[in-house]
Amino acid sequence: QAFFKSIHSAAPPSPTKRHTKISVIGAGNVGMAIAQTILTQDLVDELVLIDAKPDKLRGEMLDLQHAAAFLPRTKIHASVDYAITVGSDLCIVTAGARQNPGESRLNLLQRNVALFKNIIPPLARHSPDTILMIVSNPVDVLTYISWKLSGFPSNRVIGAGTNLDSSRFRFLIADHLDVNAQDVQAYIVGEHGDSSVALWSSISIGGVPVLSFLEKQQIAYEKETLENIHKAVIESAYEVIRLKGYTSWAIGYSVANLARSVLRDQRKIHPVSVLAKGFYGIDGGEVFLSLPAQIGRGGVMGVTNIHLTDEEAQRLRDSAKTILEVQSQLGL
Ligand SMILES: O=C1N[C@](c2ccsc2)(c2cccc(Nc3ccc(F)cc3)n2)CC(O)=C1Sc1ccccc1Cl
Repeated sequence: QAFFKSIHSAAPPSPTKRHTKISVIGAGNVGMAIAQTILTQDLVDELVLIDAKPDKLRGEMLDLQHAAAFLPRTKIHASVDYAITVGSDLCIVTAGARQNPGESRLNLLQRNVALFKNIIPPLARHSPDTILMIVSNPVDVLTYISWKLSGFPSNRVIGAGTNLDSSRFRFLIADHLDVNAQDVQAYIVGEHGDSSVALWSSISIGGVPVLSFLEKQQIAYEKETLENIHKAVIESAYEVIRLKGYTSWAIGYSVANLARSVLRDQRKIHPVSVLAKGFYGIDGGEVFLSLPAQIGRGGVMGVTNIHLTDEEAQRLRDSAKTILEVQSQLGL
């Protein structure tokens, strides 16, 4: 007989809350760290995993399902068939060819473009209203590729961009000043990775601009102290790769934080890769670069016109030029 006896004969309440769903494409170290963090943060009713390797995929699904007794209830499904992504509120793409030793970035990019031609169209077909969030590298170019392949409006195609760079930057500043990283507001913008741009004037601790914070705290600083922290952001990425071979936890938390802003319509401001054409004199073509953007249920709700020094704006324009040259060689 029924497992539970109902205590009254009334019809079950009609489900008022819409069923929410996130699909994660790529069940590698990054994809699984994102999936695990989404589960612990109770962000959705349903989590779907897609990968090309059926055994690895089923293994990860089962392993996550077995944690159900310790997690908020979330349906977890996995398949090599994109049909199960139907109706996703958010599709997070972490799939990507691994860079072979000595492989040029352009060659890696061309392999990833070929992969994306098989990933993005089916996602867009099964979830025509979804938000696409691209994590795979090189993230700025692959976000542009995804925008082109999906045919979506640019506000619904977001690259993880310098969100991870900025979270490492905030950690290092907080560690240097012995404050909580959540009280450090600091943005790294532009091209993700080696050529990113740290915005000094935007740094504030508990609302106090860093330059006056340092003076008040009599913490001796020179401009290169802040430059050194930006350099440490880049070096730490290489150090993690050298020591453990990949990155997972920081990217996992940073992308799950972006997912929360979308699913919970937080309208929080994150440095993410957006269509940057028209900002700061970037007008050589359609290019995605990270700028502080307001993220909500509709994707990019707006881009802040944060103050940039002439040098910072010039570095963004230089990155845009480099990326446009790479994109022109892709024949899309
Ligand atoms: O933390 C990372 N790890 C990666 C990584 C993860 C697994 S294998 C390599 C990393 C680390 C170091 C360099 C690097 N370069 C790279 C450039 C273009 C590509 F298409 C792929 C990788 N990538 C991928 C990546 O983007 C990051 S963030 C990062 C990278 C370089 C400088 C600053 C930051 Cl904040």
